[in-house]
Amino acid sequence: MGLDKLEDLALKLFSIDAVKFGDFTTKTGIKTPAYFDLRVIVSYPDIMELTSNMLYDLAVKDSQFDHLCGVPYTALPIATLLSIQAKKPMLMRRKETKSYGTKKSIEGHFKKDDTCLIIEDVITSGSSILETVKDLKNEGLVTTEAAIILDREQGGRENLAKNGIHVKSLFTMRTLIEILKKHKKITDEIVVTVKNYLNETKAPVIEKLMERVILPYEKRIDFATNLVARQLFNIMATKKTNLCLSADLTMTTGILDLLEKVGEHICMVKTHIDIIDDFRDDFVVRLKQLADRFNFLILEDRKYADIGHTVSLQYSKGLYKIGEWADCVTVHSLPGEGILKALNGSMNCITKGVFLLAEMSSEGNLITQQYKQETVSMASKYANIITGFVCQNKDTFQNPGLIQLTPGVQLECSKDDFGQIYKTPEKVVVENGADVIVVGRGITAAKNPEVQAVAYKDALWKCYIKRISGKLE
Ligand SMILES: O=c1ccn([C@@H]2O[C@H](COP(=O)(O)O)[C@@H](O)[C@H]2O)c(=O)[nH]1
Repeated sequence: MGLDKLEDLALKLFSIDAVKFGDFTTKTGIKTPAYFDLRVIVSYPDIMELTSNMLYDLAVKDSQFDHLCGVPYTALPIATLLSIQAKKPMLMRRKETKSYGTKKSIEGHFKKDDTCLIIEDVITSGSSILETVKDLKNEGLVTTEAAIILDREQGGRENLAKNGIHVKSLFTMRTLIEILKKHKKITDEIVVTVKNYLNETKAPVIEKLMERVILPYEKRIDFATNLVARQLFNIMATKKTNLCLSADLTMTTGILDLLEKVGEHICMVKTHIDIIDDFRDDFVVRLKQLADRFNFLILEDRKYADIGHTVSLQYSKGLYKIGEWADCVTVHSLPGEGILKALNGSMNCITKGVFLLAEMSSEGNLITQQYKQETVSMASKYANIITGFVCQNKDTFQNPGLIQLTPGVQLECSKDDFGQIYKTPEKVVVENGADVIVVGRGITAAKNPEVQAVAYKDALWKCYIKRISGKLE
């Protein structure tokens, strides 16, 4: 490809502010002296055409593939232009699986083992491409190549290569700044700053900065697909509490009175609706009023574990009609993914969520390493309804958009008479990566539950601050 054309495109991208230099913070909280916003090119048809012509020459015209797929959303218009130019059919990946109709994550006609070329605007770690590749793979499609506009040179190319995907890019960050320097669009000082930045932010550093356990809750909102997860991150960040009260009391007045006292200190209440002796419909009305007043969510710890059809009935019908009032529910992965498929169909996926049990706090439970890993991978197909995992360890999952809900917590390490194992706030939050911490009898059985709730809230928040302050600048 002629350098003139590349230079022309670089200068045009610079002129429309698709490429900027200064002090920026990315949505993941990483500081950067260079910022690329290629979304703006949709306003410039000539630049869109130039970009797609150049990608066509670089990576499309001589490649063998059956389909093109743009990574949502910025790359979609470019992928469309390339599809027309190459006369190759396009596939579209839905970021969120539809809750109605066919529920496909990949739209378009294809056959098993068809090959697909990925189109993307910018790569940093390569994670967006990998998400798209995973969905394509789940549908039986094969991906080995990606054509991109800009490689930020921060580990994405290597990461994708490890996953069998060869990247062809129009620019790297270094080639782009060299062109802009040559044409006196940026100063030598900017060039040095960007090069130093690239040397300092090699892949492992970037990966570290995006690590779930050191990102603050507010920075994780943008990673979350499920709305309940987004709400929960937001509530925790604003109320400065990661305490979930497990209100395991058997009389409705006991639960409501307790929530009147501790509502302001919690981000979520966890219920076991089937242990309540005097359940009446107005209980859930009052529960929801308290949740609105104090801004906390409601998790019904139902631990569904039946076939999908039965679970969809248990969720929406019967005495408790859980789906009508609980923001989220707990679900076992034991019966297989039919349970998630059914809930995906019967839940309002826009406003509801699922915590999938990947580990338990009880002594002698039968969950194995393989069970845990398969649970996490099962969840990835239902990202729109998965709020997070009930688990005990930080390495159970990596995605910063999901929430680790950890029960089995008291101020001192101990056990109850039936195998419940309690760990301390320090252990579960700092060492084991808990995001939302479930405390039941530690509060409900205390002489003064309100005072004890504040003690837990303060201890847990202190541990969270300690954990994220290990963050690299
Ligand atoms: O692995 C698990 C999953 C769920 N739970 C539930 O959390 C609370 C814990 O109550 P404590 O009084 O703090 O022990 C309870 O409702 C369990 O059903 C769990 O403990 N472990």
